Amino acid sequence: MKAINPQALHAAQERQSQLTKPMGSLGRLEDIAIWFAGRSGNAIPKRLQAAICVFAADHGVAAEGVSAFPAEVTAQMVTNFMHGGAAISVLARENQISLSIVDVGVKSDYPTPSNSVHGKLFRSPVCAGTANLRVTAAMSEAQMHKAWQIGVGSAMHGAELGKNLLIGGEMGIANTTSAAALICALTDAAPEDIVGLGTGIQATAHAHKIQVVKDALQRARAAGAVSAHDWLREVGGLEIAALAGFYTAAAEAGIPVLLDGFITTAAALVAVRANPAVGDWLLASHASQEQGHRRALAALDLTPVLDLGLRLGEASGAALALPIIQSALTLHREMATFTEAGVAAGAM
Ligand SMILES: O=C(O)c1ccc[n+]([C@@H]2O[C@H](COP(=O)([O-])O)[C@@H](O)[C@H]2O)c1
Ligand SMILES: Cc1cc2nc[nH]c2cc1C
Repeated sequence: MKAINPQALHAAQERQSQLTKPMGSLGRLEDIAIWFAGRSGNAIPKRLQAAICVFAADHGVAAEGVSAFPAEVTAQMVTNFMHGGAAISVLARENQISLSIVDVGVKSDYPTPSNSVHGKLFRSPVCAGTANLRVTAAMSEAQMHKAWQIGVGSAMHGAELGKNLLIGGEMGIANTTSAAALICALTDAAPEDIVGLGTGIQATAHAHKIQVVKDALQRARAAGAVSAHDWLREVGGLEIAALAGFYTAAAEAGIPVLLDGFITTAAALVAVRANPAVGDWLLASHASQEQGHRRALAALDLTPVLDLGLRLGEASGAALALPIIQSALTLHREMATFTEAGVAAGAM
């Protein structure tokens, strides 16, 4: 794992104290610039060239009625991504971020799109969605490994293209059930505090979703789940395994990662529990409306940049935070120092 560069970090801190503003007046933006300096090994980090990979997959637990939408929507949204009509399609265009959609296990059939200008589709399903995690392991060890490696490959592809920020997103009906189960298992939180409304379920379905998560945790514990990998196999998802591999490979390549919402944070938790050094490479874009997201972020010691009441996924929150993060770096790079501008520095 690449280490943080303390010299670059300190030099960036020093530069922040010399720029023409009262120290601390740019708040979190100052911390973000210093954070990137430490990771890039450069006191004045370059402009960010970001890539988004949205991993899509289905979940057997959808059969339990834990989502407000039918499982077919996962495949339908993949088509929507390729036609440029999804929120992330719009935000990727707006902010000029490259967009890849990776099918790691979409169950329903969908047409292979003609050459899309909105994104690239990588069709590599491991299987037709996971099994119902309430009654059996979501994945086999081999399926989990395959999905993880697809994520690794996506991050390595980003590295080859010279990307210096990697953003993972997801699409998968019922994946907030899987993510909630993982967060409970890896933080010892109670399902009542973590299970949320996902796409917008009603109170009765919410009570049932809590019970589904409780049953899954009990089943997996009885099956001997201990490690982060065990939990991922038992109650995770194919897109969550791909995201965990994506984050781990990004960290290993020394490329910072910008998290999205609830599900991507659950995947990051798996990656960090499996290899704590991954945590140094993660930034949180936003606090999702999904109950339990703030707790999951706190377990990773992350503070979100935005708090807009989002609960969409698809990497939309990360795409929205990117211009602010980019501005933090541009300010750090382009502002004049007190000496350069002939402005009197205040007492420190
Ligand atoms: O990222 C989030 O914070 C988030 C919160 C709630 C829902 N989602 C999205 O909604 C889908 C999962 O919701 P559900 O109700 O089907 O479990 C999945 O496609 C996610 O991208 C995403
Ligand atoms: C329409 C729709 C779009 C989504 N994008 C991410 N998750 C989603 C879930 C639904 C239901």
